Amino acid sequence: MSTAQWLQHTSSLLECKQVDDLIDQFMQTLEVELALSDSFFLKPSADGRHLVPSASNDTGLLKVDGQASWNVTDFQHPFAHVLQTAKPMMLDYYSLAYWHDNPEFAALISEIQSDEGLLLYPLKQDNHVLGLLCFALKASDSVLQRQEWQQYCEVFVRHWQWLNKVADQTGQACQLTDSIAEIRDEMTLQVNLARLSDELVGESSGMDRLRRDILRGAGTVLSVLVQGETGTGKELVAKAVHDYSCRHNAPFVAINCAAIPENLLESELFGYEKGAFSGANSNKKGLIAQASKGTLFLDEIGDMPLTLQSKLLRVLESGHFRALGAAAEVHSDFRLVAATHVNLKEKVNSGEFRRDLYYRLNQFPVMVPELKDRLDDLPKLIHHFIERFNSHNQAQISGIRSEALGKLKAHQYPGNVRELRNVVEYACALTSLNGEIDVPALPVFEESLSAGEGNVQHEYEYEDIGDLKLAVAQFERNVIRTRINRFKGDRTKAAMSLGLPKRTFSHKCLKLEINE
Ligand SMILES: Nc1ncnc2c1ncn2[C@@H]1O[C@H](COP(=O)(O)OP(=O)(O)OP(=O)(O)O)[C@@H](O)[C@H]1O
Repeated sequence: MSTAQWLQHTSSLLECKQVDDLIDQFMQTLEVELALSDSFFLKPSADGRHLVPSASNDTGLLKVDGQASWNVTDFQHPFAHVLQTAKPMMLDYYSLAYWHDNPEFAALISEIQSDEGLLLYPLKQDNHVLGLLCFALKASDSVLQRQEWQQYCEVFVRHWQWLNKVADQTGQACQLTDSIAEIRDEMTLQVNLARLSDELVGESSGMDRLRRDILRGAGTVLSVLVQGETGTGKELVAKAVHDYSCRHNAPFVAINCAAIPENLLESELFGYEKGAFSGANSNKKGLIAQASKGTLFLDEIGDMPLTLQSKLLRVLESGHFRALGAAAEVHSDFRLVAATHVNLKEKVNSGEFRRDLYYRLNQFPVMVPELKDRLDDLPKLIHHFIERFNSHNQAQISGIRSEALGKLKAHQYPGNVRELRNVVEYACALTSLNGEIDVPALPVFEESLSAGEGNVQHEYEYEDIGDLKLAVAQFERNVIRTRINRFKGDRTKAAMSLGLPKRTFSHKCLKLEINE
């Protein structure tokens, strides 16, 4: 081989950037230049206990099984001997017969003919064997004895070592980047969990799980179905899913499907064009369009009429919809969060809710625990509602006495956190503005009342009232809430039962900030 050729082969080796490419290049050059019948390369396994072929090849003369591995301490095959002695071994056809007892080796050389032999050549650096070359060749002379090929092998070994080192360092750098990303993600999670616990109060494991679910759900593009009993905080959860998602700068548009008559619900959701029906005096953008780039929250989805369910499903599948009376379809890119206090699965089984819509909504389910299952959260929640009362009413109620707390802990809260909020607000209204909530300020719980129904009776010490206006407002609020709960949210019936016109009733609700 001329010097020019040698340089050419060497520089081709040095151009290789990957270990596998380097081995291919090296072996191909040797095969061609040394007129070998076949060849393969054995390298140590990661634990150093085996030699493994760098690639499988059963179409050549040597039947190289890519899955085979040769134990370096098993002296039933010649590779272990070469490794041990660090010296080349030339095996002609007849000496190969000696190794036939090893079935894997026998299979490897099964097609070698009587005029062929095998050369096993250790690749060394500082007397340390790094791999083995295995050549099938015709002539029995030691082709690699020639100096330029030995130098070529040395270049290969150095470059191979160098590429392995670079690969290790790159692997370590990747691991480091991964660990940094993990630490950063964990820190973001902890910060968000802490922020969220200011809004969704409670230290129980149930609340911790809920907050983690919210953050996980917020990070996906999936529809979220929030399920839980009345007053557990489903709307807060839905808002948090929006606030912690990448859509948080776009609108959060909410509607309660139970509070609106069917035809109105459709026009609210889809919008309408002027003249679509009598009374449609101008175009109105629907909530689906308003929620584009943001989140649409459908509360009490279980109350959505079947006809509207199919229309909603279509929008969810395609993102397209048509406003009432419109000729053309429009597109809205919104994320859906739905909530329900009824068992939607049962509604599906009884044919009241579309199964396909249920599965479409339930892509990311979130269950909100009942308050009775996490009564440990009571002190934090009570403190939270006292703080809220203080800031709304310029009061400085300092807390709750332990006997009063004990009483609150003994209740079961069928109306969940909303009921607790009402109880605390009621007690605050009956406590002097810089006092401490005590037993007389608490309502008398009527455990026999049904879920969510007026959990208060009005037996309190009138002498304790510190602010008459506040106490009267609180009394009115409690009466109205109790009545709305009794009629399961039907405000018309609630208004009638209190002898009030619906309009006056609605006005009072607005004034007293009653939104159940
Ligand atoms: N974990 C909580 N921390 C602080 N406030 C809460 C929590 N859970 C609920 N609340 C408060 O309780 C009240 C009821 O919550 P929300 O309206 O979200 O309940 P809901 O499950 O949607 O009720 P419904 O089923 O009647 O629609 C709200 O004032 C809300 O702020």
